[in-house]
Amino acid sequence: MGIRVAVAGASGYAGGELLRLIAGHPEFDLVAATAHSQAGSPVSAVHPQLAGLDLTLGATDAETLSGADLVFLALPHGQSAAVAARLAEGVRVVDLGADFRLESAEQWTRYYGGGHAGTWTYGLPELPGARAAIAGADRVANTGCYAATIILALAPLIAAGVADPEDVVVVASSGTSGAGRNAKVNLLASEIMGDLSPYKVGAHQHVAEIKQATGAGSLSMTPILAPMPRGILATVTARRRNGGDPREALQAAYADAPFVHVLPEGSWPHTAATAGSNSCHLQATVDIDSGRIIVVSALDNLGKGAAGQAVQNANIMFGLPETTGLSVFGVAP
Ligand SMILES: NC(=O)C1=CN([C@@H]2O[C@H](COP(=O)(O)OP(=O)(O)OC[C@H]3O[C@@H](n4cnc5c(N)ncnc54)[C@H](OP(=O)(O)O)[C@@H]3O)[C@@H](O)[C@H]2O)C=CC1
Ligand SMILES: CC(=O)N[C@@H](CCC(=O)OP(=O)(O)O)C(=O)O
Repeated sequence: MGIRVAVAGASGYAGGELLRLIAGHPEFDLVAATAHSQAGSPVSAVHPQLAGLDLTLGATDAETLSGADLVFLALPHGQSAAVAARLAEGVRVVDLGADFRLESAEQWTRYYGGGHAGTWTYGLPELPGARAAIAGADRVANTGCYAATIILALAPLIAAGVADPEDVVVVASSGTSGAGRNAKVNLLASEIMGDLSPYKVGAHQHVAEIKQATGAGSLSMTPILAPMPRGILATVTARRRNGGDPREALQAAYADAPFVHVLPEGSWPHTAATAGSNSCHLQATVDIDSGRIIVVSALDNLGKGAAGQAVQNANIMFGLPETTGLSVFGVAP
């Protein structure tokens, strides 16, 4: 028996991708998968892509999750704290939700409302010092999907003094799975196909997380819903500082990062190239007119933006090579 793993919220999009990755992981054995309204359904009835995975969704309670060494929580915001509190000490937990990402209770209330549950180790291994912190943690808060895309593009530029942290502008498009399977927004195919629509303009909840992780002081973000199932493409621009080279700063930061690729000069990221992988693709230049830095970043919101990142964090928590069970390469076309 390897590491015994349970997934809470397994009927959702992030949960389904976790099940797929766990099924192919050489050290993880899936012992339980839970749901809420769909508890009692076979996994393959809820996730047709997982036909052959012979397991029934249980209720999300301490009893169902009790046999696991590692629990992934893929629950709606506000649900993780109560479930985590009922897990035995020593059980490793990776929360894919937002509940434990922010250090500031004030920022939590501003963007999510209600009481702040607390702060866990932030699970973005590519940040300086993060691998050691994750390796020593029992509880890790996975990043938001836009947050991972944007932090990977921006953090090295601010750290290297190449980008002005007080002047950052982001426009980012996401596929519809980012909104979850029980999305409150209207995702009727007849309405989203052939359409690009901005939403949460000037008030996206990931801004607090991005500022916390990068040191950005002022950041404007405009999210756009794109008619595709998976993928995020973020264009991050910032005022350039000290004549620094943004591409060199990214290359230096990610020289040893197996999942972050600074593309060859002249190649720009495509979301489709990252689908099904745990990779993030980056490219950078300096605008020939404004002189601003431009970084384009792409990843799979369910991969490096959620389930893949969660498995990468869990690998580090258990002392495994961080790439175990994860694909560097996408499945395009
Ligand atoms: N989708 C994405 O790209 C990303 C998602 N995340 C985060 O991951 C988490 C899951 O997201 P996602 O998979 O998209 O969401 P989904 O809406 O697709 O799935 C939500 C899951 O939570 C269960 N659930 C719903 N209500 C409750 C409740 N009251 N108590 C316990 N379980 C409940 C659902 O069960 P049932 O279906 O049986 O009702 C389902 O299994 C969220 O916190 C989200 O923010 C993070 C990064 C990216
Ligand atoms: C397309 C779409 O609606 N995307 C969601 C992404 C949320 C997410 O996945 O991140 P959290 O875990 O922080 O909720 C949004 O923009 O709110």
